[in-house]
Amino acid sequence: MRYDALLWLSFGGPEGPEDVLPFLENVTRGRGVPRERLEAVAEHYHHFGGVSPINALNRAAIAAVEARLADEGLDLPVVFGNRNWDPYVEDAVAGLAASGAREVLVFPTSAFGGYSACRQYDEDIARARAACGAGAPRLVKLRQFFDHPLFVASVADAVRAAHASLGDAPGVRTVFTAHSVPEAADVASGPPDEGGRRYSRQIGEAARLVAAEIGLADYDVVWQSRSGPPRIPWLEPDIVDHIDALHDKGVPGVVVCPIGFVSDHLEVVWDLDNEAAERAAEHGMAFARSTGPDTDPRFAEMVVELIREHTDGAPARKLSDFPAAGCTVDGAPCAVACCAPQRRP
Ligand SMILES: CC1=C(CCC(=O)O)c2cc3nc(cc4[nH]c(cc5[nH]c(cc1n2)c(C)c5CCC(=O)O)c(CCC(=O)O)c4C)C(CCC(=O)O)=C3C
Ligand SMILES: [Fe+2]
Repeated sequence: MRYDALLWLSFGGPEGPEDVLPFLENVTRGRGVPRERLEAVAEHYHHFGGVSPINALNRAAIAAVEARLADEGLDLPVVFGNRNWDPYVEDAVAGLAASGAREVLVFPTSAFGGYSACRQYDEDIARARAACGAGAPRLVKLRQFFDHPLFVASVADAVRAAHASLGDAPGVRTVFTAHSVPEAADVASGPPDEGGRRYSRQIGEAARLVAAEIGLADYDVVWQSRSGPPRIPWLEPDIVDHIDALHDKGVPGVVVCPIGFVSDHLEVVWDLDNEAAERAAEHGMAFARSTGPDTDPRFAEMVVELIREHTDGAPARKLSDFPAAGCTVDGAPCAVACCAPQRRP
């Protein structure tokens, strides 16, 4: 099949202090996030001058993919579009239509299934096509890549490097983290006949694959950045509470790997490098955080491999038994009621 472009579909982030509140309003519209939480999160952004690292990281990752595409002689322009901030996905799709693109591949910057990690990007695709109207290109989303060998290898090397930065000290625990989601959203993730919890099970599987690659006997999987009201259960334990628990057990230090994200965006640099690191320091524990895979050349290599599954019928390289999901056309869900959105309070 011949494709006209790649749409790089991401979350988006503010680029200055005046962007912070409108950005947060975009993210949380209709989602029942308490006002106090929004104000607290706004402060996190203001610590960094109101600029999230996420857009610059995406631009750098796009440049790496463009270079790789050129090296391999693949003529596929890359266009950047976000859910929550400029450049918006609606504008990106309108621009593609205006330039005559008919068939477009979409790379979502999330490796996992689940509503927030997969299906919400489908909704973005459908919304952008609807806004574009009759001339909208066909949008084919690339599959989930949490078990791709290049993703696993690059995360594993980043975890090794973090341990090395602590002198490979004995007893330092490896702790994988991902964005917490409401319990109900996790239960509803995956197709109904799979038994639920596809999101947390895929996070667990990715952590297992990375640990196996490094030869780690012990590790934990925990959660971060929860935002709902306290009465609604979310995936636990939280990374900061977990550091307390490890300290109580006499663990001398932690390497934290944010396996649920591809880049070192604000929830990584604030919630981990600040809050989690501070808690570890209070306990006198060593702390290091592994860097995200998107700055590793193997990430661009992986994206091009995912593209080649479509352009050349290349085999899908994957290390887990999960079906290769996430690849759908024009924002369709992977299956009927897959990762169904939950009603919000
Ligand atoms: C699973 C998941 C991913 C991973 C998949 C993926 O990467 O897409 C992710 C990524 C991200 N989440 C991000 C930021 C935010 N997420 C929020 C809120 C929420 N996230 C949720 C889940 C996830 N989020 C959920 C269930 C909520 C509750 C409200 C809702 O159901 O929608 C809020 C609201 C305020 C608050 O934190 O309460 C913010 C600001 C940023 C950008 C950071 C930057 O600016 O650098 C990124 C990459
Ligand atoms: Fe989020």
